Amino acid sequence: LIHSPPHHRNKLPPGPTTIPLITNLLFLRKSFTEFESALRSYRAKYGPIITLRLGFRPGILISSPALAHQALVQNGAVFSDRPAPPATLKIISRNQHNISSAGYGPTWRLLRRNLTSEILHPSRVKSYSAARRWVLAILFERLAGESRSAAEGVRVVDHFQYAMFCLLVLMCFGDRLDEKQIRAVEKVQRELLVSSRRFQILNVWPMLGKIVFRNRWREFSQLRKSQEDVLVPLVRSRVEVVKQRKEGKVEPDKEGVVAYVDTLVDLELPDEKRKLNEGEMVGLCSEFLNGGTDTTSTALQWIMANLVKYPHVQTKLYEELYGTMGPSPQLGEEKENLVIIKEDDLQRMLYLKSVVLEGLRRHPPGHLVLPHTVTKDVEFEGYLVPKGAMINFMVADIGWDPNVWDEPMEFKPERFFTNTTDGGCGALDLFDITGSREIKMMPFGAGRRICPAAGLAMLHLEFFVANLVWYFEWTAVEGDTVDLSEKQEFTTVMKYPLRARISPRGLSQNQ
Ligand code: HEM
Repeated sequence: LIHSPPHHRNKLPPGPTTIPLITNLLFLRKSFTEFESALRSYRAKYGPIITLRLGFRPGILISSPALAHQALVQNGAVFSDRPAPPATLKIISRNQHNISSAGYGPTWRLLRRNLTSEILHPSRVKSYSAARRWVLAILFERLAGESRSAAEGVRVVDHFQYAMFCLLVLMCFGDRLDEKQIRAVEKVQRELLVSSRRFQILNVWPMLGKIVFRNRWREFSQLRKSQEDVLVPLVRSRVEVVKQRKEGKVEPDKEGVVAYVDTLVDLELPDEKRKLNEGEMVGLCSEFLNGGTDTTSTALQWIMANLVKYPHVQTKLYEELYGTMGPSPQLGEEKENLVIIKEDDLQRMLYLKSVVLEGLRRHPPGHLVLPHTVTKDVEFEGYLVPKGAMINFMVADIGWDPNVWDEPMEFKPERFFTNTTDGGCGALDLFDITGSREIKMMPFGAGRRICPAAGLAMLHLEFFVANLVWYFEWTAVEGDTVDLSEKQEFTTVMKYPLRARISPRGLSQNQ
């Protein structure tokens, strides 16, 4: 690794004095926004790599794009491990048998490779296009319905969340599910997500907490049981489909898509030489659903909020959509026949891409990545980074670095174009969202633990933004300026959720 001046050797990076456990409890009482502003003040005082002692393991925080690249990409093999999970995560992940919490080793590699090659491969992603159309039609129906009755504009966030959830449920359990079944899955998954902050206290001192917080532990166990009650039957029905497929008993027209569960049935864990059990499959499905729902719907809400706040950006985007696709169609009734902007069309829309990238840079759904650790004690930037330390990266601040970006807090999609002289849509700078050559922003992380679904998430964002703007004009409610303040939930969301007027464009053109 990077060599250091000798006087720093074996010293942790600098940072504030803290009292383990006490500081931990104090931080638990603070909001994430307060916590984040404390981190910024430490960075101003101690530099781009700091130590924060919370609990018994040192926490190391990196906040410069160059150091993030050095750690995650140049030294990726060392920095890609995960720390031992806290008590509740150990249970949720079924003892680290999911992708995000598995240590850097054969089980992680198998599960991650299965997801990327079996579900996220472009040809497979294409096979979910009917599901995307169906979900878009549901979203349109809900938005149009509410916009007729809501005088104060449509509160979009719940509709976005539901749409993303539907899409991932269909990819996970197959496209033969109806809305009632999807609702049931959503209810139990959301309960788990929403209460995750309440359960954090169970991780501070697990042994003692088992007694002191026994009611909360009971609540946690009940929630996990309800999750299995809802998901296990869905898993079982897919196991049956796989069996029948192998026996050649599924008729071609009943075949449907290959679902995530199907790909898990025959996997064999390399270390344990056994197949996944039902609980582990439920854990993997839960990771798939929760990993992709709030992240994508949060990003979509931020992007649409900026399009409402800055109508000139929306107009320019609409011009691109109009130029590529023609006039907006009238909103029809039938879900199956809805005319939509499809995946292939999106490839030609460069301004759209820059709007989505700018949304992710300015408002990354996660302001930190999942905790990393190193596979062994290493020396980094002259400091000791010990095995087991909790390492994280200040994602939002990295994307707002004034040394990398001009006016970083402004929403300017044009910044991604090389020929900005005419302010037009020239060649999109070959922007590398994976940061493999250089990190300029990292909404999906970087290196070996980068979000495996970054490509799918970009497709979903481009698909929904394009169709939402092609079909509807989005405007602010009179007297409302669209407040872009942040609030921490599972992701960093809008403190004042977007309310917008949504008027079908096709209607006015055809009248
Ligand atoms: C805009 C949408 C999304 C954003 C911003 C996002 C962001 C992230 C980030 C920051 C990480 C952590 C990287 C690290 O630890 O260094 C991550 C990991 C992960 N994401 Fe996403 N994600 C998105 C969508 C999705 C979707 C749609 C799925 C699944 C279908 C997904 C599945 C995962 C998984 C399984 C991991 C763990 C990877 C590993 O540990 O190897 N994400 N994502």
